[in-house]
Amino acid sequence: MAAAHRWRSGQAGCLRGRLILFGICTESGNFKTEGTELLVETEQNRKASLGFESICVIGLGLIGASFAGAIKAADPAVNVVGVDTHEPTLATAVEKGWADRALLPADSALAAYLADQCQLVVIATPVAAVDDYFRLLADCNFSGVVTDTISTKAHILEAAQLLLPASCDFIPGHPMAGSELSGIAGARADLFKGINWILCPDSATVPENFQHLHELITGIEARVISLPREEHDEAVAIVSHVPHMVAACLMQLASNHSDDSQSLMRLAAGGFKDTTRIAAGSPKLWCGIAFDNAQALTEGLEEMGSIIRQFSDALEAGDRGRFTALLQQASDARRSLPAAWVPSTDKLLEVRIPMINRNGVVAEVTTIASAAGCNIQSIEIDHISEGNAVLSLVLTDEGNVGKLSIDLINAGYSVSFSPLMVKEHAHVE
Ligand SMILES: NC(=O)C1=CN([C@@H]2O[C@H](COP(=O)(O)OP(=O)(O)OC[C@H]3O[C@@H](n4cnc5c(N)ncnc54)[C@H](O)[C@@H]3O)[C@@H](O)[C@H]2O)C=CC1
Ligand SMILES: O=C(O)C(=O)Cc1ccc(O)cc1
Repeated sequence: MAAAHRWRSGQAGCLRGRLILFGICTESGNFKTEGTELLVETEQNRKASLGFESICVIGLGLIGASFAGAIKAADPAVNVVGVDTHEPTLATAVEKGWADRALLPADSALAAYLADQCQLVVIATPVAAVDDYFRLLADCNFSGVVTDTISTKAHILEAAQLLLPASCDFIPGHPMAGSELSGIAGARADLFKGINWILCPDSATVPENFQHLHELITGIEARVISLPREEHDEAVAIVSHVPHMVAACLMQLASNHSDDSQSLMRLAAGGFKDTTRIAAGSPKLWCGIAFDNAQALTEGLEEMGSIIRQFSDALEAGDRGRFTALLQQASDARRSLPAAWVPSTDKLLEVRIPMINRNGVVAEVTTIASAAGCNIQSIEIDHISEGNAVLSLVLTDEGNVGKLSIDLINAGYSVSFSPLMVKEHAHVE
């Protein structure tokens, strides 16, 4: 019954997710499952198919242009306005069909658009540009959702606190994907397919806004991981920022030993290339990232230095056992990295959680789910009566559902789990 209600209510992001999982969308826009034909409420779904109808992407470089392109590829009807300081970039974005309109930051049309039409602002510039846009959003009394793609959260969180008006809902974001390329020339509309996209909701996040942003990100086929915003920078220092600096060190080392004819570099095999690809990234961008995450990065680099010393100490001591153990630890850890998961279409689980008299349920629950390794395919909020709603999550067959259940109960939630059957989706009144 609940499922049937949701089809009618036109929660199209969820619908879209399920179209991919369960059925075939025919050319006429109808959805077929097991002989039953579901009439898709085209206009209603089109309006909200990616959670937002009108999106402003600020910074049309590698990440911003790829995001704009991904949105247009997923739903060309979503209105995308791009903003950049580089005029040829603006022209390219429009030429490629990744932005309907492209504006310079000082264009008065931008302020008008933000004030009247825009529902979501995505900041995809280097961190140094953030303050100006937060001031502009404040000047326009922007009252929509603001997110970002910036690799560090220290500065942007401080700036949001100081500069953003209370009418905005700021939900920090960070796609854990990219490349060593820079600018719109390196952008690809499929860059985010299958990748993890961090979102950092908190107790002030409006549940429906998070739901819409989740729809947008899953709509471009990325997977959302919720992470407390105060944990973000330390976590990414270990898996992204220290590795970048280590790749830069490897290239420094090789360059120090290479002559003009590059004869040493020609000996480099695949392993060297794999471990150093990211070192080709923009020094300016990475310097900004490093200085915005200086403390965690310094600690990570010091730890890295002591790990390197463990190898050289074992060598110096002639301790083969210790040396092998260090390599074994690394090899085991690398082999147990999670492989790309192909979710099973017949093993979905619905989790229903009452949201009565408690702020921050969406942030808390999605963070608990992400920490248990569970992947939330879709989110819905069923409003039962005023002030009384149920949060309903559809999980794919990943992660530790036992841990999820225990952690939710320990956090004081009353939770019900039920397997979601394909047949349920064919039931529409
Ligand atoms: N490069 C990567 O692999 C990843 C980068 N990020 C983050 O995403 C953000 C963007 O990075 P990229 O796209 O790689 O950089 P990029 O250098 O490719 O693009 C940045 C774009 O922002 C524009 N820009 C600079 N200042 C501006 C301003 N004041 N107003 C409007 N536009 C401005 C530039 O002209 C350029 O088009 C950064 O904060 C970065 O930390 C996040 C994930 C991956
Ligand atoms: O190119 C790669 O493999 C990356 O790891 C890209 C990347 C760069 C910066 C980020 O904040 C996140 C991801």
